[in-house]
Amino acid sequence: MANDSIKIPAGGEKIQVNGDLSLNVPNNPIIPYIEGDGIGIDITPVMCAVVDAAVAKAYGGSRKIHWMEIYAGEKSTRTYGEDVWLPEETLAAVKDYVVSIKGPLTTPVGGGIRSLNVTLRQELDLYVCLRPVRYFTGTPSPLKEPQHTDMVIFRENSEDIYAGIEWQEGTPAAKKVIDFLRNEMGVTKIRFPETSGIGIKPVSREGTERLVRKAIQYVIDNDRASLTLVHKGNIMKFTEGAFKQWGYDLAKSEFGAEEIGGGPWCSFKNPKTGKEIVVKDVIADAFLQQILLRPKDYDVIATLNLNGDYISDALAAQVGGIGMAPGANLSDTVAMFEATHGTAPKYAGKDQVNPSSLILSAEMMLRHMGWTEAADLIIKGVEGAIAAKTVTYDLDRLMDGATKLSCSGFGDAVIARMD
Ligand SMILES: NC(=O)C1=CN([C@@H]2O[C@H](COP(=O)(O)OP(=O)(O)OC[C@H]3O[C@@H](n4cnc5c(N)ncnc54)[C@H](OP(=O)(O)O)[C@@H]3O)[C@@H](O)[C@H]2O)C=CC1
Ligand SMILES: O=C(O)CCC(=O)C(=O)O
Ligand SMILES: [Mg+2]
Repeated sequence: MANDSIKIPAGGEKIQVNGDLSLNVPNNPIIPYIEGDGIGIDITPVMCAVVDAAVAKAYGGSRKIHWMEIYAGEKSTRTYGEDVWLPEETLAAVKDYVVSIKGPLTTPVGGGIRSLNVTLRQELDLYVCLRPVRYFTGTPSPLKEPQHTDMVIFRENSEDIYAGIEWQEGTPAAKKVIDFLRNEMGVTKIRFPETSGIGIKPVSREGTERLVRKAIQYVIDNDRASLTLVHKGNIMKFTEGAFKQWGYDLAKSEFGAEEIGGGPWCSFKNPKTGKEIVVKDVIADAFLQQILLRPKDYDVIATLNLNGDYISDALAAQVGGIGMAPGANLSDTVAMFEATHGTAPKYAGKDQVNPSSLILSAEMMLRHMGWTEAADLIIKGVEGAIAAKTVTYDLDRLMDGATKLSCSGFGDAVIARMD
């Protein structure tokens, strides 16, 4: 099939990136979207309807998004041909149109294709995975005081064991790597060399610095109190341990941070407010218990790719679950918004799941575009629907006296509560 399945909507214009990396957003931007596999078919149309309603209400017709469908995953194979999971023109559109949003995409476990989500992030060098975690009043939570969970995760999105550099057990390639490690590198610790698969964990100074730089800038711009570097550097010294050290070094060299006491924690004054910003670190396993027991101590988090994956679902659970967890993948120019959760295949097509994570990802997108009035209306709508106890199954099953809505019904409730 021809490589031209994308239909450019008439009447829309591209968002452009200015020389200083700010955005030039027309009143009629074209926004590419990937519907997504599994529950993508349920949540994506609801997200578009909520965004359209918020934009119409905020700007009375003077601004309007022109949605442009682009393809990846199973829908791409149906559109472009059997083996085409991520067409070139999809990658080109995400890059050219600067701001986009996607539903979840399926990745088989074990064999099969590599993650399309990870491929998109790597191909476009979307090196920040930004996942804010906040509490909406009335949401059921396993915590006594869920309102104290208010963190923003900066997850490194391009390297780590997540880069997918690995060799399957029993293959000549795995044998070659194991032989190299044993014979040329003097490695004696591979317990079962004949039957091991091998994975490689690259973590670079550059990759760490650009992530931590963005995280600290976020702390400054958003008047937050601290940045915590989360790592397992006691065990993986030259990858996760280096991440911690490079993070502290950057805070000192670029933001003027100075050690508190004998270090390693350090602090500096926010140049915009004069308030003190603390840069600290915590080992990842301890962090996972601290966020449950002392969530108030943590604010903005910078961490490696795999830790960030685990932490974002764990933190989401504290504020209602991954049905409520939004996110963005960012480079210095391109932004692709997506929910934290996956395709939840058992619910696909049932109009049942919570669309909030994708709706709140769109809210982040509108704020990124500078359309704050529309973004505020989405927050108002979600807050209103939850406060009225009109929720989807995931929240309903943990709440007393709630009204259970379908996925699309919840979208309607959010729109109704924008008034
Ligand atoms: N960025 C992406 O596109 C991502 C893709 N994936 C992919 O998704 C597929 C499925 O992964 P899986 O591990 O099952 O994880 P999922 O996140 O898809 O689902 C796990 C569980 O989370 C709950 N859940 C997820 N989304 C929602 C929602 N919108 N509303 C309410 N509850 C929700 C459901 O819980 P319950 O059963 O309790 O109702 C669901 O069974 C895999 O192929 C995986 O690789 C995974 C993560 C991210
Ligand atoms: O790509 C995938 O299938 C999973 C990705 C994921 O879990 C995430 O990015 O949070
Ligand atoms: Mg995940």
